[in-house]
Amino acid sequence: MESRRVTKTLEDQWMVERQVREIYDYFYSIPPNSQSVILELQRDKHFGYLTRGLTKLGPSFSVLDANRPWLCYWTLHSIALLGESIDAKLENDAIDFLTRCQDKDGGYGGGPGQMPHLATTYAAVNSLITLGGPKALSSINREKLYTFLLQMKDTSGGFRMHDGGEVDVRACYTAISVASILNIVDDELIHGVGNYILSCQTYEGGIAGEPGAEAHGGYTFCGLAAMILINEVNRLDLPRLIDWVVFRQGVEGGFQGRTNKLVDGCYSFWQGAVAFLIQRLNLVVREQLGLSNDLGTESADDSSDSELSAEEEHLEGTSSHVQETCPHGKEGQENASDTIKIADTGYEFINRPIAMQPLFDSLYLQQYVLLCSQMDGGFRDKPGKGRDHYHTCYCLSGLSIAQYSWTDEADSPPLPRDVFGPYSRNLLEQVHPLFNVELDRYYEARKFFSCL
Ligand SMILES: CC(C)=CCC/C(C)=C/CC/C(C)=C/COP(=O)(O)OP(=O)(O)O
Ligand SMILES: [Zn+2]
Repeated sequence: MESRRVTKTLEDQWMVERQVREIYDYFYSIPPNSQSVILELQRDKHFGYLTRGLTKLGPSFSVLDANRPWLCYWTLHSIALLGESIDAKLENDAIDFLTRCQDKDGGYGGGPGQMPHLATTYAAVNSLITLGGPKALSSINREKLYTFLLQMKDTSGGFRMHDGGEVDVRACYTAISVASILNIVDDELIHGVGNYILSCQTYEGGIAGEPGAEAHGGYTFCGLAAMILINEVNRLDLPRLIDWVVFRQGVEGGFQGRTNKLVDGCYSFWQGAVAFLIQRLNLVVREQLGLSNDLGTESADDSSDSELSAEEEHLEGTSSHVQETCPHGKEGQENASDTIKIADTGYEFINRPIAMQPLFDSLYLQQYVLLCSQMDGGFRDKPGKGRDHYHTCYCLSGLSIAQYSWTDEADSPPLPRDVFGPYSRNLLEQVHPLFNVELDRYYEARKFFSCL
């Protein structure tokens, strides 16, 4: 049985390598100005494909399936990354539709009247944050959502995807992600989550969906991001995780999701974001490797002795941050307790200095996404496959991660040399790597929810 899987994987691998090589051979054989044209992000075509996808939800958003908040998220997030926006009518339809997916007892289902589910709750919350503005943000019933999250908590410390559903790392991430971004995270929600995720880190170093299963990029992103959000990332074996993730970038430039499997454009985000997050964990990694965290003469010389870096403060649990002005004039709650401090880990994290170079070849990943995944409107897994909104969302998210992987500070644009293809045409908006929402939309939501 197992040998059949390996044989099939090898045949498939050779086929993908051949198809990708043909694309690259052609690309390298043409003059530079024609190369530049081929590398262009087809913004208008992507925007058209995405808005058609969103409109397909119908005038009253009535298509029947259990994935509609996901379709909203994939399309709206992709549109935000392109720096585009949708018209007011479509925006209102989307807010109304998502409101109808919200369960009266909290959480969001796959469609109106469907049982609430953590995955669609994450998709709906991220969609509403991406839409932004008071109408979208205030439509989320945070009190009821908190109750729903508590109901999904399992005795193992993990979360269930839905009432009676499976407990896995996805559920832990989606629950913690929405609780954190909505500023409703507390000790009761967090309790035992770290133990559960830790039990899913495998001998390879990546993280599996559940204990005893195989390490996979999707779950590794979920596990790592959740551990950072609950401030327990130092419990993971990070050197082993690095060993695992650095070998997931294939000869084609794209990432594979797991050992001996094929590259796929969507892992540009799942694995690319894992590498991006680890770049900001330099001090924890050094500590685990038994290396000194005395960062050397250059940093000691230009900062005062008593001053801790943002990452050191985080490690020491002394982190505080500048409170942004609250638009409603109320005090933020950040300084109230340690728990509230955890609620802002997502903000503190992106403002950390990065002292580690990217753990993957960021230009080569962009090459894979642009030449092998990009289609005439939308993105695909690999050559030979069709486009879809899921791959469009995660190819664009991964492209953004790769473009910004050399920038030292959140909010600063990448250098032209770090963006593959024509700079002004290809440069995307930045994502918040822990939530995968566009960074400015994240800031807006943070300000809005810190005042409630
Ligand atoms: C936030 C959220 C809900 C995250 C989900 C994360 C995610 C993408 C998990 C992957 C699930 C999985 C085991 C796919 C394997 O599919 P496969 O066997 O078809 O693909 P492969 O050959 O590439 O492993
Ligand atoms: Zn995929």
